[in-house]
Amino acid sequence: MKYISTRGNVEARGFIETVLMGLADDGGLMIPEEIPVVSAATLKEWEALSYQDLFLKIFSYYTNDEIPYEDLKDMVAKSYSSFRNPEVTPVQTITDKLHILELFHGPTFAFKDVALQFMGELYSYISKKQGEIIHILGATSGDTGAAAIQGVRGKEGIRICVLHPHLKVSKVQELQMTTVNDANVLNLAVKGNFDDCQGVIKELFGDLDFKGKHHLRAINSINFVRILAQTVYYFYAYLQVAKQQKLEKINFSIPSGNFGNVFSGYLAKKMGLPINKLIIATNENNILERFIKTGVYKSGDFLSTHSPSMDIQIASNFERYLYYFLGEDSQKVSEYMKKFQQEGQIVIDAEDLKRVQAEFSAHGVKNAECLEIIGKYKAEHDYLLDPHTACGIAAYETFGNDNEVCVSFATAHPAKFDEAIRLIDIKQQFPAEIEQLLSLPQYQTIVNNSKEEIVAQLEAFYNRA
Ligand SMILES: Cc1ncc(COP(=O)(O)O)c(C=O)c1O
Ligand SMILES: N[C@@H](CCOP(=O)(O)O)C(=O)O
Repeated sequence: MKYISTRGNVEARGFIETVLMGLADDGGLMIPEEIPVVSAATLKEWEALSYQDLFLKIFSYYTNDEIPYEDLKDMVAKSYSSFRNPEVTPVQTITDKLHILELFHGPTFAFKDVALQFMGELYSYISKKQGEIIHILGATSGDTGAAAIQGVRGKEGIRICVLHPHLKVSKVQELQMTTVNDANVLNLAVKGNFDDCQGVIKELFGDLDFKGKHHLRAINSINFVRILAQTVYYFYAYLQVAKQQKLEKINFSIPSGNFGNVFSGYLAKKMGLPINKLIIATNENNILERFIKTGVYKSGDFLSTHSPSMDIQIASNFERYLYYFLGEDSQKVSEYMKKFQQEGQIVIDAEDLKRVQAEFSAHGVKNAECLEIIGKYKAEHDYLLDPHTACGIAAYETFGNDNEVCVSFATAHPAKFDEAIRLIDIKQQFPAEIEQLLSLPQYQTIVNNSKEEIVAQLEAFYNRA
């Protein structure tokens, strides 16, 4: 398996080189040259597998034996040994039509742990085996940063700098990142929003001299391995539900921001998983909803909502979808992305929009609806949703019908977002791991939304002896 860029100007690479490259050197995103297809018979055989074994089966299509099987197995075992549930991502059945896939049983209580625990192991492996210098640079709206820091803290040969929007993440998210005082961790709190943070890191990854000089590596979903690791739980969820009930096709409802999680589902579908609709749930930052409904991809004004991790206006992985939507024509992708940069929008015609709508539905959830759904599920099912998960459920309720089975993703634990939960007078007990953060000192450097200031901080950090 080789990997290529959505923009077509990078020579095809192997798996490890693709991981190290992160953002493609031509500014695009790396994708597999060909997507392997899993037969229905193989899928049936996979029903009996544990999460870890399923992960190994799926990754074996993609790693080209660049990592010996026993080494990969060891990494996978270590990655998921830190999860509080032996199933890693257990399915909770709410009704025979609605299942919730709980993705928050990892160390930082959000779905990002599923991929980032593995990525931490993988980077550590590559650093030791190949003597690679791993200087991670990431942007976060709260969860990726916390999970990435947990994934690599204290690991030899790795340094990590994470940019988060100052005071625009939840208190628990901030504490999870900034109470870490390890020498290999730098937290920059940027006076701006997530799009600003992501914009700066994309610019720095795009500066090939800077990227090469500092050995910059990515942990965001711009890195294909993040996407692939997230694909595993689509298969896992389907297989768990298929064991319980007769299933032909399944829908997934996905709280969305950067489009990484949805794209993982799109990849799973292309690999042969019988997915009917991918339901995109956004909050009031609804660029994706507007695209699915109108065919216009154009960012709007940034809004702070009850689901801050989804406060994203420019959905990074949209470019990966665009590549397939445009018939795998990288020249066209480059033209569309150039247009987006210059004119601020991409517009598709009515015929093309029908193709999009055949695969996706979308619902933008307003703050009031989000809280209403949290209250409703607590009262009716005694299940406490976090505000991101609530967006997914609200979208399911909008599109669900009696003939279709849906798995809705629980992307975070409610304790991470108590600010919203408190608004509807629900008192929750924090898990001990979160409770103990409340009394710890914090370490972060507040910077202006200025590339120069951020670069100065990075130079000092990566050059430190
Ligand atoms: C809790 C939570 N839910 C949903 C999302 C959206 O996922 P994606 O960015 O992959 O669309 C995020 C952030 O990415 C998140 O942290
Ligand atoms: N919501 C994310 C934003 C970054 O997304 P990623 O999937 O590209 O890492 C976060 O929590 O940081």
